[in-house]
Amino acid sequence: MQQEFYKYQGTGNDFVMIDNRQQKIDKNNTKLVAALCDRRFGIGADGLILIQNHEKADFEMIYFNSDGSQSLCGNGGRCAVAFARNLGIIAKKATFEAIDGLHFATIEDDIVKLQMQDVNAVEKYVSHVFLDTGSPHHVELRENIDDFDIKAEGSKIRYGAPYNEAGSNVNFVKKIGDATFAVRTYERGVEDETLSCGTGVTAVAIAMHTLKETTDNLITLKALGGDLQVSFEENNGVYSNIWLIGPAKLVFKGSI
Ligand SMILES: N[C@@H](CCC[C@H](N)C(=O)O)C(=O)O
Repeated sequence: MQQEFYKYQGTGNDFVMIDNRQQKIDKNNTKLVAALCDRRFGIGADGLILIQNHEKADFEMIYFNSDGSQSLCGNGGRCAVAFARNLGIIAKKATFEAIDGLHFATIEDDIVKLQMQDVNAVEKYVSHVFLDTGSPHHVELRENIDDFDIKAEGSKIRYGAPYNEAGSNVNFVKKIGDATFAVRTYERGVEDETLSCGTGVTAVAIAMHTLKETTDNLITLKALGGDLQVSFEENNGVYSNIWLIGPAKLVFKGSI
């Protein structure tokens, strides 16, 4: 069987995208997902996204990490909106269902603004902050993130207590301005550093606000693959109206 696919990237976080409205791909076939994402034997990507029909929303996004596990992907969500526009499913606005519920988004040129779920709990520890922005994120301020073995340090934290087998994504952060932070992320399910992580930079923006490293509500996050912005409102420690903003682009189209 020939399968058409599209490759998208959002600040260097790259995804195989498949229009699965005819349900030709079995969403439980995680071996196929891992094979397609393999960078040597497959197409190569950090994750794979199926776009499916949905009863009430414009579409459903099913996201898989490159190992076949599932979670919410912020950059993947932004790329799914760009892909849905390319398929003619949406024009400038979208609602879609993901693993953590309904999302609203807008798209203008290549810039996608994706609304994230509210964050009600931010756990502060001596060395780090932990929060869930649709995916779990450990956030740690470090001075030396430019010259640093992210894979080695990140995997120690990801597999260590208290996260253990279920794991967490791990973000190392350096403050570079009042509302600007550099971020490098080790991603669970890819089990390596990626060039950018959307739920990760969202977690970093909220964590930095909680730690009073910034008083701004519009934060610029500098990932290896480019800049993203996160805006939010905060009331008594509850974060709402959270938006992840940045580019989402088609790289190429093919069939396998
Ligand atoms: N790259 C993603 C995050 C994908 C999910 C994550 N690896 C997990 O399993 O928790 C993003 O842009 O948010």
